[in-house]
Amino acid sequence: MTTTSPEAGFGARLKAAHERFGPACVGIDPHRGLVEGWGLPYSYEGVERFALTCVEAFGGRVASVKPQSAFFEVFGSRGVALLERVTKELREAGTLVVLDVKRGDIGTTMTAYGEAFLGKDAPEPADAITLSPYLGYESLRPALDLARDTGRGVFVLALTSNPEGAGVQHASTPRGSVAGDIVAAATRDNAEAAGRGEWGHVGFVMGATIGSALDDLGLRDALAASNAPVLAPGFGAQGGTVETIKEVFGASVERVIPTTSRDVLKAGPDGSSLIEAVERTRESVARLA
Ligand SMILES: O=c1ccn([C@@H]2O[C@H](COP(=O)(O)O)[C@@H](O)[C@H]2O)c(=O)[nH]1
Repeated sequence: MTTTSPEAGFGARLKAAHERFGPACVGIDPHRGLVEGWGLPYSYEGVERFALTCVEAFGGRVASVKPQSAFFEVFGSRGVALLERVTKELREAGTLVVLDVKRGDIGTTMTAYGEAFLGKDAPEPADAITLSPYLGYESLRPALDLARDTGRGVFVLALTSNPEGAGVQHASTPRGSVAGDIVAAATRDNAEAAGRGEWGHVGFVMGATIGSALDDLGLRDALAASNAPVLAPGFGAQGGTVETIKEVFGASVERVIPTTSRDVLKAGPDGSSLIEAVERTRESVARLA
């Protein structure tokens, strides 16, 4: 089962998935506390059981799933192979995979990161990955262009959900703010898709917890004009709610993808409890779409 034709760009595929399933994204974050909380050993075998139970519960039930790469990388090559299996099985179930890898480096290295996760010959490509623009937005260019050319997407860290992020992201630049410069650059990259009436392939990570940052930085209109999907972590365990998401994003809320990990994952290990938690999350955010 696929949500749209593989030829469609990421923005079009994401929008179609939202129309079908609603905006909720669920994370797969097998960290020690959760894995042990499920009564599993914190070992490769425990994490494998945890992750595959999530695939079974989430696949085909939400528009997108966000595996957190770090929790798989802990287990070395076996963990990476497991992440590839998770990616493959979710995509086969018709669920978009947003791989949270937060890569960012100089151009030559970005080419390799792009090929690793978004390229047509990538071992197990994701539908989108998270990128860090803090070596400069343009340093991401190889991955940005590869995503566009392969019909995949990226989510660039703009206003992250953690309190420490503001010190860097709110900082002033000659044009306004660091976050504002990122929004402006991504808007240029999304212009072609906007012309086709599609969401762009360059999205932002903006936390559900950022409060009045968009107003403080004068970015509300810029975000509305960006045509960018917005991945919003911080929903659930970090305190973000449906109400705060509405308030934070205002007119841009229709492009917001609230993503939650612990709030759903704590319902395991029972598969049906996990599915109920996914359905509750889907219903709670349905009003945003
Ligand atoms: O600004 C950011 C960017 C990414 N994350 C990631 O999202 C999940 C959040 O997990 P919860 O359990 O729902 O808090 C996790 O993988 C983070 O690395 C983020 O929280 N904030």
